[in-house]
Amino acid sequence: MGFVPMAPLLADAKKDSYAIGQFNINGLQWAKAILAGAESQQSPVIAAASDRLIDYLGGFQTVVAMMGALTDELGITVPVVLHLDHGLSIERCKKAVDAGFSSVMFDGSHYPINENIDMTKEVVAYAHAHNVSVEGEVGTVGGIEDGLMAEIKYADVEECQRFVCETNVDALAAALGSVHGKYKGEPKLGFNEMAAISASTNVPLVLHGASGIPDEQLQRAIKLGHAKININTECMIAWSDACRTTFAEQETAFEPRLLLQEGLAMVQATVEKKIKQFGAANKAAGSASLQRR
Ligand SMILES: O=C(O)C[C@@H](O)[C@H](O)C(=O)COP(=O)(O)O
Ligand SMILES: [Zn+2]
Repeated sequence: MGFVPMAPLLADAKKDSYAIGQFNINGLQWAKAILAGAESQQSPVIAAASDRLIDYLGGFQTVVAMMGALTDELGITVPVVLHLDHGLSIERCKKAVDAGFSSVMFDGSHYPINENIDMTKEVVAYAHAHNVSVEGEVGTVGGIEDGLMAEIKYADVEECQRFVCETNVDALAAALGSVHGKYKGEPKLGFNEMAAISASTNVPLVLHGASGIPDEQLQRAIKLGHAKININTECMIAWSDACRTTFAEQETAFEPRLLLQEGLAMVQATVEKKIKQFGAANKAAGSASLQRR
């Protein structure tokens, strides 16, 4: 079974005020847990490989082959988007498109806005020619990425409007106070800026760094146009907590399947919980007929 482009799914979600979860792939068994969780909730799902982990996961083609085979072997019926998360360069986004990803994020947020626009435009032209969706980012999400501390730089409303208009992206990650990884204090999202950006750009918004954000803030963000919400840290914490317990309780065990199964069950449980929280449960039916790549 093929993957579906992200854009039509996000348009449905924005129109009906729910959000589709993006869950990051951390290996084959992890991918199984994501797909099983989405299927059990009958929800569309965005399975994402973060560019910083592509080599660790075996390369672009391995990720495509693994995810394609899993969706077939597991009999997955819900729409699956295979998404490159935080694409590091134009060339790597093109490699992902050529390998068979159905959506890519070009993360140009660390460049001056004009360079971000020019580079994102090039990715959009290439991706759209292959029926692949594109997410872009303005402003920087805080937190640790591969050991580098990224400071929070709020997205500017006018820059976002220019960015969407000139790049023709399908989705916009406008950094408004969220942080990758664990929050040190109470998250404070910029809801006034969010409302202005949503109204002026009129594209589905993407919330990065969503792990640990209180439900009330997530629901406000969905109402203000967030149709894609990224979760990785909450799955990793649930997995690692369960694995630590297993390792402590099964001191003589040495088989990976036994030692990791509780952790993987917690990944699936977290995926299912977030899907319900985002309002995406049972939303697959209407979109299953979407054209697959
Ligand atoms: O870990 C990665 O490389 C991917 C994440 O940055 C993902 O895009 C994301 O935003 C997850 O946020 P978190 O779960 O709040 O850390
Ligand atoms: Zn992110």
